[in-house]
Amino acid sequence: ELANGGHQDLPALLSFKAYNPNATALATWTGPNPCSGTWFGIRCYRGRVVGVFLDGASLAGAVAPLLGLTQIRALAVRNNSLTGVLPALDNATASPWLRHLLVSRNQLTGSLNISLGALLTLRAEHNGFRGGLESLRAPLLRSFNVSGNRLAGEISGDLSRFPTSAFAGNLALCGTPLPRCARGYNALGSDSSSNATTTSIAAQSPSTASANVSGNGGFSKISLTALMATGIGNAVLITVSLAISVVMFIYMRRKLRSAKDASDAALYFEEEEDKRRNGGDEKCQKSGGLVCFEGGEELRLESLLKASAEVLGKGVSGSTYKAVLEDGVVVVVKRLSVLQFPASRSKAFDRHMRLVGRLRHHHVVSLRGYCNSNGERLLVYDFLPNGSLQSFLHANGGGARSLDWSARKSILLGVAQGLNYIHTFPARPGLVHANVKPSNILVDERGGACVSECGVMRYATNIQQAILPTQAAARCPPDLFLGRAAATSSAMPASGGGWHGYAAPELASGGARATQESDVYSFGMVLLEVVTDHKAADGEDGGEGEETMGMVKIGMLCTAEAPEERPTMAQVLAMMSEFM
Ligand SMILES: Nc1ncnc2c1ncn2[C@@H]1O[C@H](COP(=O)(O)OP(=O)(O)OP(=O)(O)O)[C@@H](O)[C@H]1O
Repeated sequence: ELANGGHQDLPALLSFKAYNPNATALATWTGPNPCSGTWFGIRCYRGRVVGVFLDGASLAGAVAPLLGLTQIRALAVRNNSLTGVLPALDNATASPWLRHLLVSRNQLTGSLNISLGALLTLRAEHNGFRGGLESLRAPLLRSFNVSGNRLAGEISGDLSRFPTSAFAGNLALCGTPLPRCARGYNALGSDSSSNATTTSIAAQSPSTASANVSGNGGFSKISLTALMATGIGNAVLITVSLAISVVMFIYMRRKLRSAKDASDAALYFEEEEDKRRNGGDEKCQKSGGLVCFEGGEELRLESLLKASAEVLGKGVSGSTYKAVLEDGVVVVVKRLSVLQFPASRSKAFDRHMRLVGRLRHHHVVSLRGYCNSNGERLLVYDFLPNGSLQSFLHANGGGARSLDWSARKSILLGVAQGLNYIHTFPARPGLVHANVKPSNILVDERGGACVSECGVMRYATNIQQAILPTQAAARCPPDLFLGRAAATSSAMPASGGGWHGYAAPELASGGARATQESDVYSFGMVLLEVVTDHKAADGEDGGEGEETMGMVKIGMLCTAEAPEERPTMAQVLAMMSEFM
């Protein structure tokens, strides 16, 4: 697929990279071939770039170059700082195969001038898009959201089938499913037959009718009139009630259908990606029982089993090895414990892992593949050579590696971004990490944090085993915890150390499953530990005092006893950004 000595998609990708010369996420975008398998976030099919997945990668600049990729089918650049306009997209100017366009939570402006017959997903919420929706034509749209922009004007035609939430928070949008536009409302108000009906009900209501006729004194007439009036009134009332019920029924059905459409479309997007990554990729099918995900296409079960391995540790969920494959690639293989992950929940586990395998974020360790056969469950992750937060905080022999305040802040911010990405990933029900603790927070070569082992413990049979060892620690209120920070640090086991101390109190009573709220609690405990450990180890200078206090406050909120009182990770990020 090389034309004139260069890959056809290279210029577009390099123009995008030019906006972000120092972006960590694009550091792998080097060399002549974007389809070599080493370019982060790039998905190819038959030698051409068909997908770009760069959610939450701290990227700036314009999105236009990526939309110039002539074969692109899916572009996901949510949660970045992209600016400029979205170019006009139609079958002549953009890839006619573009089916999924996800640009939410950037700073894009201009109008939504899109006319694409194949588009199934358009997620453009929380940007600065202006103008109306009249130049948006995508008849096959199944997942759609433009909320939180500066759009105005009437929602019409096909778009009206999407729920209110798809349009909320705009400057001045109106029309179904939002309230009617002013012009339409007035017209209906003046001539409307429903208004006429209302008037006629009032005129013909039994009480009015009977009051009118009672002065005539004729009993039979009164009762006949009253009866007639009652009859007419009832008939009108019944008709109106029926009409209201029908309208309500149609409205509710449409609402439910739109909601279902939207979530189905999100799942469709995921399934399609999955197919492309697994079924669609011939190499992956030859992986010998290993289900592989983006970036793991070259993995083979056979070569994993032959690899030279080194034990990294053994936790409640299983044993972890560093494996060096024949071609020199280093991966981490987690062999799940049979006791914690019995074969009986195999299908649910499969479904879950396929979802987790789609997570691609700068602050989340990528799952490259997994195997689930004959009771053996292996998970293959990227290897991060810089160790875990656990090793920084509680290294063997007490020789904790030093982390200055800015490194600690950056780690906490990274973990918060990673968790927020996991919690907001389009899945039904929402994803939960379920085992947030320092040994599952790895540090990359640039000192950034990467959250590992997302969702694995959600499928463990006995999370109590992970929690119980020092349950008292989990129940410590944050202030007590603060006071004990230094002692706790040295008392913590050097490797792993289970989830005790980080698990939310509601999980201790048994029966409860980890939730996004319990993830927030665990994050809060990690945060308090990182902050107080710094104070205990290095003290602080004046400039840090305010930030430290800000962080401690966030930690307190996250570790609220009642799950419903804890903030969401998005709120945590917003609070952090106030002083960082
Ligand atoms: N992708 C990775 N790259 C580098 N080191 C890793 C990676 N994944 C895990 N580790 C390290 O390997 C060690 C063992 O990990 P493991 O997950 O088995 O232990 P744990 O987190 O204590 O236990 P568990 O998750 O089962 O409760 C930990 O120190 C962890 O930080």
